[in-house]
Amino acid sequence: MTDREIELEQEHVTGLYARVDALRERALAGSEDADAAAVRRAEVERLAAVEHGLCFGRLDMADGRRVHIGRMGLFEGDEALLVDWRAPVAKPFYTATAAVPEGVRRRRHITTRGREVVALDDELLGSGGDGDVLVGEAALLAAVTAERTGRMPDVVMTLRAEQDRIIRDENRGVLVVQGGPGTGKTAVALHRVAYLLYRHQHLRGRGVLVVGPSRVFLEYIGQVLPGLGENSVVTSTVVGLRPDLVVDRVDPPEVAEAKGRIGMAARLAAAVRERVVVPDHAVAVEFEGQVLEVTPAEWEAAVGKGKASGLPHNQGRLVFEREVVEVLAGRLVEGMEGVVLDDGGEALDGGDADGRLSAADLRGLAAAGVVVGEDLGPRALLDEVDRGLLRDSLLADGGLREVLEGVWPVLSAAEVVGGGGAWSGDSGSEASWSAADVALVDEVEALIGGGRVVFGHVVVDEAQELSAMEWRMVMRRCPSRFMTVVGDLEQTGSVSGASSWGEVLGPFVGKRFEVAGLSVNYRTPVEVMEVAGAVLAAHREGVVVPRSVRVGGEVPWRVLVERGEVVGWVGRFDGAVVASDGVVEELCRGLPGRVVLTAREAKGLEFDSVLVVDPVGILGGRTGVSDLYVAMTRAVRRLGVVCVGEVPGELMGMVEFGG
Ligand SMILES: Nc1ncnc2c1ncn2[C@@H]1O[C@H](COP(=O)(O)OP(=O)(O)OP(=O)(O)O)[C@@H](O)[C@H]1O
Repeated sequence: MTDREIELEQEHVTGLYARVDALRERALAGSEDADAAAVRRAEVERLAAVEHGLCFGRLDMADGRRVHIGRMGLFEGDEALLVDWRAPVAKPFYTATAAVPEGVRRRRHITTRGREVVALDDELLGSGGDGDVLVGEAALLAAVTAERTGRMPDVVMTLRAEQDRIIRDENRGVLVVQGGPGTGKTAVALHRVAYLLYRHQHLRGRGVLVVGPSRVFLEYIGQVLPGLGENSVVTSTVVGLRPDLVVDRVDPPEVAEAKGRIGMAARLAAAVRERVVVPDHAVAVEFEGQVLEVTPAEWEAAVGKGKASGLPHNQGRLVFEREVVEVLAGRLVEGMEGVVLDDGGEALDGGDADGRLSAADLRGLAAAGVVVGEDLGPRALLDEVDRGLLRDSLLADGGLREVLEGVWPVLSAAEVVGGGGAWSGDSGSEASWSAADVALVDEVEALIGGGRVVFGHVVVDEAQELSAMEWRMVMRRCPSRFMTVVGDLEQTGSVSGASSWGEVLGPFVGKRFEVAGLSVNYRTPVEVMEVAGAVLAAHREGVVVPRSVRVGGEVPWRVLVERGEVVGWVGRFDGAVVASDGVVEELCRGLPGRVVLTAREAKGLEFDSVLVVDPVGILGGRTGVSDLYVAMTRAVRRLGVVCVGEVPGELMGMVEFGG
């Protein structure tokens, strides 16, 4: 690439940054109105976030047009100085090939450091070549071999065609992104969110939620969307969707699994239903010195009305209590009318054939100043207003409320899940929950009518980990079922996790979901993939691991040590440690300041160097094979395995340390 070309590109890029600076000045100079100030602050933040790599590409079209592509659109009047990567014109930047050039003559990757253009990388497509050398994949290789910073980078500069297709997929239902480790599933899902927010402006108002497996993971991916100019996406773990619940207990695996099963939904529904008990005898209610009776048939009818309303339990209770109050109010009115009759000894003028007064009669009497009953005082009217007042005072009556509570209690989710203990075998207290309890409490909350925030689009990452009950919890927050579900069934590490997408999604969307596959691994070098793949292959037939773009990493090694030597051995090497449950605490204590994780905690993360410790222990867990596969595929560059006491058969093929 000639220096002159870089100079010309620099001129354009300098002009773009000047434009961004002008926009920032304008945002800073707005009015002092509080709402407007918040909008301006967000705009300033957005402009700061797109600073790095603002412009990263250029398309020279066969028809002579030239389009610069970057993190946001920038205009001078009608002229687009920079086109947002999400705009339709930018699409060929990711998908054009020599075979199908999509009208592109030249695709240029522009590398900047700060505001300075440092490299250009051109590919000539179609027939319009001008003799420049083809460099092609350089930008991608630079990106995948770059030193990791501990935060996931965005990959908007080097998205691959198979990834771009998923990002721009127009499916408005559930889109499943399935792919092996390191294929960019997480990256793709996050870029898809940015794309959807750009394409479907209404989503900005409805909100987008990204659900991930752990707080560490959410922290790790936290910079991707802001870097793409999107600051308003909510990220959470499943448990974090209920910040009101304190999770401080750990269930044994078999208990967690039982709590996650779909059968829990029916059991919880039954538990709520069974809290409504129709009395099989007449119940006396005292009100203002009178004893009123509600018969079993009347209870039955009132409960029936409550249930037939189809409302959640606590709202249904309102229908039920209205019905009971209606019965009692009727009874009271009857009594009052009886008083009028008794006073006269016989039916007064204008009464009905059965001796009762019509409403019109009563109004007439009231107008004439007739007193209806002594303890109710002078009655002007016994019309709807009076009945209404009567109903209200019945509803507010402590005695009656107690009776109603006995038949159809107002429930709290905590009391239903924590109090019963039927599902967990323990007696749980309201203030202390396990992770698996959270989905149960949320389920009951839905049954009894608690409110929840819903979103216009929901991304579920590491989706193979969710239990059936957790899926219900997530689905409740996405009534539109507009979702991106990301996962790898080979990596299922939760005892309640998924074994088939149809099984997982069927109950919510039937067959109406699409699966898109990713096949190329951008993280793990070939050498690591080979030994990790052998672990899977030893247990599952026909396993295909993704093809790695990176070759020439260091050869992964294994070493056999005694139990007592583990901490010492691990201490000799750099890198993140992924260890079995059996040794993880000892390593944490023995190696302060080191990253030490279980396989479950390492989900979705990556590190330049990884040491897997105690593979036999990891394999011994309930999802051991997947766990070991996940642990080994976290490595970007180097992998070492420290075997404790024994080398598992699955790793026999690995090279011995120093050998
Ligand atoms: N097109 C790309 N260009 C450059 N880097 C990429 C590209 N796609 C993915 N990567 C990088 O590959 C690594 C793996 O991506 P990501 O974490 O999204 O994979 P994943 O499929 O979610 O992995 P896993 O299932 O193992 O957690 C990341 O460092 C990501 O930045």
